[in-house]
Amino acid sequence: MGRKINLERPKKGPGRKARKQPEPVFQFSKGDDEDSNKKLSRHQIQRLKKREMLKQTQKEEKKTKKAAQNVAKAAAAPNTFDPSEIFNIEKSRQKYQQLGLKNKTPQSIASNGHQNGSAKKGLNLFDSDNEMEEDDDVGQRPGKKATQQVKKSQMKKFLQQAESEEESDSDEEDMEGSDVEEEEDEEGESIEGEDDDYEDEDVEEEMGDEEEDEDGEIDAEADSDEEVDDDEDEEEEDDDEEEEDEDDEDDGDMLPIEAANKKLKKRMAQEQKEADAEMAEAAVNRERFVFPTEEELAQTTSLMDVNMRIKDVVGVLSDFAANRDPNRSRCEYMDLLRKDLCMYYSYNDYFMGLLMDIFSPNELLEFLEASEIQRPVTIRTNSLKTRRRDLAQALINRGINLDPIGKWSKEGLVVYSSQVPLGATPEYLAGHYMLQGGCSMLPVMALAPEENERILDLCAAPGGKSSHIAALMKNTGVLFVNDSNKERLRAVLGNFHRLGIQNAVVTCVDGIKYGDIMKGFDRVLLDAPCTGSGVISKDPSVKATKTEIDVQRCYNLQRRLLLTAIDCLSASSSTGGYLVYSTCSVLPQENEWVIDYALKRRNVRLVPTGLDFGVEGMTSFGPYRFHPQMKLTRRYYPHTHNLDGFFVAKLQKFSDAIPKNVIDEPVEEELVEEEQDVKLPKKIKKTDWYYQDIIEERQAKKEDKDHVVTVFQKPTNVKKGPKKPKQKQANDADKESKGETKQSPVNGAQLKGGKSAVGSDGSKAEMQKQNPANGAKQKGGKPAVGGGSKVEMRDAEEALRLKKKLKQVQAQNGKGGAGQGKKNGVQKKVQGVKKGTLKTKVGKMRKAK
Ligand SMILES: C[S@@+](CC[C@H](N)C(=O)[O-])C[C@H]1O[C@@H](n2cnc3c(N)ncnc32)[C@H](O)[C@@H]1O
Repeated sequence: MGRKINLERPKKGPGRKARKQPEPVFQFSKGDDEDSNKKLSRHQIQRLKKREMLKQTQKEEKKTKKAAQNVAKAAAAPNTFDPSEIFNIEKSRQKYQQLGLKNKTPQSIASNGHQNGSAKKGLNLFDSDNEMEEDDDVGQRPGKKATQQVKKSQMKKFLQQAESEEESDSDEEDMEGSDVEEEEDEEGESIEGEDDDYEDEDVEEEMGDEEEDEDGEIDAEADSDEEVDDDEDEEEEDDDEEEEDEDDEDDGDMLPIEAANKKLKKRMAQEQKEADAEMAEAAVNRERFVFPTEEELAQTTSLMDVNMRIKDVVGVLSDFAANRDPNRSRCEYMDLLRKDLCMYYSYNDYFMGLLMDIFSPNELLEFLEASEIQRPVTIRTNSLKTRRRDLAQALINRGINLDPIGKWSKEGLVVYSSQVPLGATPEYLAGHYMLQGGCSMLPVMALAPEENERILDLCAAPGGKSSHIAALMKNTGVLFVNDSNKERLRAVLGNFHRLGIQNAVVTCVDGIKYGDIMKGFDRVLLDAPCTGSGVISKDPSVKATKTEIDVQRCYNLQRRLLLTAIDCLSASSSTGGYLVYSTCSVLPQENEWVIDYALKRRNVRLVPTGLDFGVEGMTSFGPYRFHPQMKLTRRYYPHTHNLDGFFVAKLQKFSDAIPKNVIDEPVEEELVEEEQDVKLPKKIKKTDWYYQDIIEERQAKKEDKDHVVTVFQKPTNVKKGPKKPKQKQANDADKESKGETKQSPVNGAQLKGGKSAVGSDGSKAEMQKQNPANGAKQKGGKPAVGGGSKVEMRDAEEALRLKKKLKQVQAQNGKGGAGQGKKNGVQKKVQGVKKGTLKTKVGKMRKAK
C-alpha cells in the first residue's frame, strides 16, 4: 500500500493534503528513468537503494501497527470509553450546526445519546436500529451505539450538501495513501447517494476511528494549523513507535495484533487508575455539606447556590447514614430539597410533593431536568397513503433530516431538523403523515385494532390516535370517534379528511354518558384527560398551576370515564373485548389507582400491553396497595425513554355483568371540593382543553338566555300550554332526571357540548346524580358554574319548598282556622333552615333573577 503514484488522473482541486504533501518525485526510481540513474555514482546508487528499502520497511511496519490498533480498538469498543468517538461526535455536531441546523434542540441532540446518561438510555427508542434498512432489505449489523447514529445522520447531511466535494476529497485522500480510501477502492465501494446513508456503517466507523482528519470537515483550516497537526501526529507516532519497541522486547514472539491489544489495555488501565485517583482526591478535598441555618437560607440569592445545595442534599440523601448531620432528620433534608427544587425549577409545593412521592431524589433530578427539555419531533407515516420508506425519501429530498424512530414502531420517524415547517410540506398536506409524539403511538399499538371491527375512541380530539387506529383498520369496520369538546373536534375532522379516513363516525358527547347511546364495541381506547404531568416540557404551566383539587377532579373524571368505557365494551366480542387506558401523566393517582378502582367494580382483568419496553406499573404507592397484575401496565418517562411521560394499561372484559355489591361512586375518602370560580391564567393555549372549556362555558352563559344559570331562573321562552295531568308531569320529570329529554331550558337542560345543568326544580337527588362525590360537576369534572355554593343552593331549594307549603297552609287557613297549628310548624321549619341567613339569601337570589 502506501502512497500511490497518480500520474494519469488529473487533480480536481487544490486539496490541503495535496498542498501539504506534494506528489512524490521519482527521479531516482529504477525503471522509469534509466538515464538519470546513470548520472549517479555507484555509492550514490547504493545509498539510494538503502534509503528506499528502509522507507519501505518503515511503511510496512507502520501499516501493520495501525491495522493491529484498529482491530484491538474494535474488540474493545463495546465495553470501553473511546475518547476519539466523543471527539468525533462533538465535531460532527459542530459541523451539523454550521450547516444551518440552528433549530436543532438540545433534546434532539440528547436523543442521539451524547448529552447525558438519560438521553443515552432514551436513545434505544429513537435509534434507527436498521428499521429503514429492514424495510429496504438492506443488510445491516444490529444494535448501534449513539455515536453511530449521530454519524449516520451527520453523514446523511454531509453527503447531500458536500456531494460536489466528494470526488476531489477522495482523490486527495487517495494521494495520501489513506488506508480507508484504499480499502474502499479495493472493494470498489463509494459513499455517495442517499441510499448509502443507511448503509456502509463499517466504512463510517472506520472513517471515524481511523482517519478523523480525512472526513473533510476541516478543509478550511489554515495550512499552518495543518502543519502543526502533522508535526504533532508525527511526534505521537514516534512516541508510539518507541513504546512499541519497548513492548516488542517484552512480548517476544507475540503477533503484532496481540501486542497492540496488550498495549492498548495497558494504556487504558493506566488512564483509569489516574481517573480514580483524581476522583478520590476530589472526594477528600470536597467540603462536607452542613445543613444551612434559617439565616443562611434567607440569604440565598442566586440560583447557582440553590443548584449546588440541591446536589449536596441529594448527595447526602443517597447515603443518609454516612452523610447526615446527626441532629437533622431525613424529613428536614427532604423539606429543604423540596423547597429548593420548587425554587429552582419553578414548581408549586404541592405538585413537587407529588413527584417526590414517585421518584427517588436522584431520579427526581433526572426527571425534572428531562422535563425542561423538548422531546424530539416525531411523525407517524399514514399507512393508508404511503410507506415509511417512500415518505422518508421524499422528506430527505426536502432537506429534512430524519431517522426511523426505533425498532418498536414501523411507522414512526424522528425528525432532527428541517428547513421547512413540517406542518406545511406537500407530503403533510397530502396526508402522508401525522405530527405525533412518539409515546402517542404506544396506546394504539397496545390496542392492536383489527380490520372490520367496531372500535370506540372515547376522548379522541385532535385525533392523532384515532387516525392511527383507522389506518391499522385499513379503513374497514367502523371507528366511533368521540370528544366532548366541539372546538377540538374540528381538528379531528380536518385531520381525517387530510389523512383519507373513511370509516369514522364523529360524535360530540360527554364520554360519561356514551354508554346510554351505544355499546357492544370490540375495542375501546380511553386516552383520558389528565393533569399533563408527563408533558411538562410541552406545557410548563402545569408546574405552577396544578393543585390538589385539579388532581382530584382529573381522577374522578377518569374513573367515571373508565367505567363507561368498560360498559361500552362487549365481553362476547369474537375478536377482542379489549380496552386500553392511557394518560400523559406520571401520577399514580391518575393511572394505577384508576385502573385498580375499575378492577374492583367491573368484570375486567389486566393483560399484557404487548409493548416490549417501558417501566412496570406500580403495585403499591404510599399506603395504597394495588392489584398485583398492575405490573402488566407500562410507564414511560422522559428521563428514561426520551418520550413524554406516559401510562398505558390494557384490560380485557370477561363478562358484561356488573358485579352487584359494588357502587359506582368513589369509595376512597375524597377531598371536599369547594365550589369556586376557577381563575383563568393570563395566557391560555388553544390546546388547553381544561381552560378552553371554562371559557366556552362562560361565553355560552353570557350569550345563551335560555341557559340555566341559577336554580331559580324561570324559563324565558317556554310557551304556556294546557296543564298536564299530575301523573304525566311525574313521568316527564323522571325521564328528564334520567337524561332522556334532549333539550329543556329549565329542567335537566343539556348544555352546549352535551353537558347537563342542574335542574331548576333543584332536586337534590339530581344534583347528587351529577356528581355523587363532590356535588355538581360538568364536563371535565369542573364544578357547575354560576349556581352559587352547594349550601346556598340547598337552603334556597328548601326555602322555596317550605314557602310554597306555607302559602298552601295560609290559603287553607283563609278557608278555616283548622290549619293554624300546621302553619306554625311550617313557619318554624322555614326559620330553622338557616337562621338569619335564609331571608337575605332568598332576597339576593330574587334580585339576581
Ligand atoms: C388527552 S386528550 C385526547 C387526545 C387524543 N386521544 C389524541 O390522541 O389526539 C383528552 C381529550 O378528552 C376530552 N374530554 C375531556 N372530558 C371529556 C369527557 N367528559 N368526555 C369526552 N371527552 C372528554 C378533551 O376535550 C380532550 O380532547
